[in-house]
Amino acid sequence: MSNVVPGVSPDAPAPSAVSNRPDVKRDAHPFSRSQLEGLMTKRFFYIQAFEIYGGVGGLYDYGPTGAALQANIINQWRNHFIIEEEMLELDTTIMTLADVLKTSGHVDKFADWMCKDLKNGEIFRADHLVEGVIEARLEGDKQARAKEAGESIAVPAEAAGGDDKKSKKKKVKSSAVKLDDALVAEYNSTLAQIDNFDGKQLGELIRKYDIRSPESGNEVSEPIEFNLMFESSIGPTGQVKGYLRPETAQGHFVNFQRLLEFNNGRVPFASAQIGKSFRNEISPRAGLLRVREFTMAEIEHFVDPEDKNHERFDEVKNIEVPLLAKDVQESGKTDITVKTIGEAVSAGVIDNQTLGYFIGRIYLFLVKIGIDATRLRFRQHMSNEMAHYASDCWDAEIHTSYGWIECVGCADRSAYDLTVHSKRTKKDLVVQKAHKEPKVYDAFVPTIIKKNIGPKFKKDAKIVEEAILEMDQKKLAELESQLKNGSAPLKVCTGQTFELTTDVVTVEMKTIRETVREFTPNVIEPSFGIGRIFYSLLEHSFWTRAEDQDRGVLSLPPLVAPIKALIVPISSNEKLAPLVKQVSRKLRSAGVASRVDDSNASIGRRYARNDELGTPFACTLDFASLSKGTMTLRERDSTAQRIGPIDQVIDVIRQLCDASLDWEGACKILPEYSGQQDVEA
Ligand SMILES: Nc1ncnc2c1ncn2[C@@H]1O[C@H](COP(=O)(O)OP(=O)(O)OP(=O)(O)O)[C@@H](O)[C@H]1O
Repeated sequence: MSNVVPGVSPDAPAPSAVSNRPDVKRDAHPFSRSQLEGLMTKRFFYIQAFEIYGGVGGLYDYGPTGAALQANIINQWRNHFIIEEEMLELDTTIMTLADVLKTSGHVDKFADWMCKDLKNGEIFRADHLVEGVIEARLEGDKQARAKEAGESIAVPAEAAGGDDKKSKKKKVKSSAVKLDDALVAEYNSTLAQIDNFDGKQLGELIRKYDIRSPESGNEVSEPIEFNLMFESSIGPTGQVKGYLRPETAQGHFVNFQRLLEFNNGRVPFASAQIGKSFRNEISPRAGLLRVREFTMAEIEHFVDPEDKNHERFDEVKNIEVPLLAKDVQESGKTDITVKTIGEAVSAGVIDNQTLGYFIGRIYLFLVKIGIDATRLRFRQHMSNEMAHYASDCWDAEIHTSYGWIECVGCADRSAYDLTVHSKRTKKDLVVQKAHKEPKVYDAFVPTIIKKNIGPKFKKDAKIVEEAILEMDQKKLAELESQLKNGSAPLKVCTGQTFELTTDVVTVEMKTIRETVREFTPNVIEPSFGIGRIFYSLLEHSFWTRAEDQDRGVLSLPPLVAPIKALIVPISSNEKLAPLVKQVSRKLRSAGVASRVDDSNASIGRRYARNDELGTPFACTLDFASLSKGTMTLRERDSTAQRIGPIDQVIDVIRQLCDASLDWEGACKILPEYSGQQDVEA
């Protein structure tokens, strides 16, 4: 199946986790970000770090509910990937040797483009500035056209981004100015390719469209590069330089040899790591979406470059995923095509089976933890956006009130990382694979005459030898014919040229009988930002009831909800206390995280407080519980109540929490609660 659907507009009303449940009465108002943020603070999900000192941009602390939710997401991640796929888990250091990050290219290239307000010195991330200003102009154009047509002008709701429309950029106010049609088309095409521009091109756009500092109206400087890594030194001498890692990936690569040995020398295999990473973002905004310290969960799947098929591909090939391919974006569009993963790989839209397999697994994971599948897409990197060594890269983007947000990157990094670390350390980071049948073929083979090469090239002998050994067949053929004519020039990595003669090297055509193939594995890397997934999940789960619009409900799936069940004694009568303890103990031994709320607040208030915390179930104990051994079970989203014997209700909750039963199924087991209860004795 393959059909085209338009990209979700940022103005579309945000559906919530309960939008297609007829038994749930939700408020008709659009999503309110400020209400969700208020709830996050009030219920201490997360808060800006060092709040009592005034806070620091891009740093956040998670409170008890947020920490539990994050831990549950990570737990699901661990089950879904590490356990399910038998991955090798690592826990490598955060403080990273500068040499490692120099080799990986981060010291030279891990940078964003920034520009400065030429008068007041305010700093902007260049691509976000261009994007923000253009979007504001397009919004102004929309308003002017609506006015001209006599239509009422829709005030952008928070669902459309509200006061800080996209995670990535500075707030820019729009004014109703009509633009030329051709300019509108040009602007839209620029936006579709915004991730594709380098510093020079961003500078050109700034000048071409007269983009200025949004608040002051001042001109801005040419974009310059700003490295995002936090620098440090290891030990007291200051001589060993280090950085806080900007990703966990390098920890996998520097341990590749040991991992391979652990896996009995065989590929494919995957290592996985969950841990903190640090990026000194130019302008952290939009809460958890762009921060300076965040948890990543990364997989490095090592695979034979000649065989990127995946043995479990059949399990995902029929999953339909919304794809935004690079050629669509490069033509200035954002249309999404829905294809099965099998179709996308066969058509070459997704480069190979392993990459397709992980796209499918990422999709299943995100939907399982509660991300709305209709607000999820996979966007392919455009040519300039992709690292030069990568052969294909797809981002899982989730739609939020800030627009589409990259939450997971899934890249085929080819053999780049292992090759550069191997070159730098002179360690063989390769796999040896036995051929089924020995391979016999003719090839040019160089022989280095050790006793002559040293005296001839002295301190440069090693570089010359390495350069000869790195030659491919084409270069060796050329060398052989040049040597026949007397001598051959050899250019080495330092830029120097040396004269080779047959007293230092000879080249002969030989018959090779190869029993083993040696290769550097390619790496497919799914890289998850847990904070971005966490925040998107909160937005997708948040809604308010038709009858109480001031209080929010978080419809977190039981699988990840911080607390699964609330135990509510109907009154503070001490006769209920032993039963409360007993139910609490039973839930604990069934593996269900629960809390008791025996406060004096009305039962309705106690339920509402827990709706805000995302607790999916409440167990209410009344006097019938004492006399008949029954307990009522309230479901958060519908507020429906069912009743049954205590042990049966606990068993139903256990099944609801491990997703082996849904609420519909629970209703078939437990009858409806009639509202009658024994009066207080
Ligand atoms: N500053 C950040 N704050 C929170 N999460 C982040 C941040 N930077 C990256 N991530 C997360 O880490 C994942 C992998 O990192 P990657 O290097 O691919 O991101 P990126 O392409 O640099 O992101 P962006 O373009 O948004 O800066 C991202 O998909 C995202 O979920």
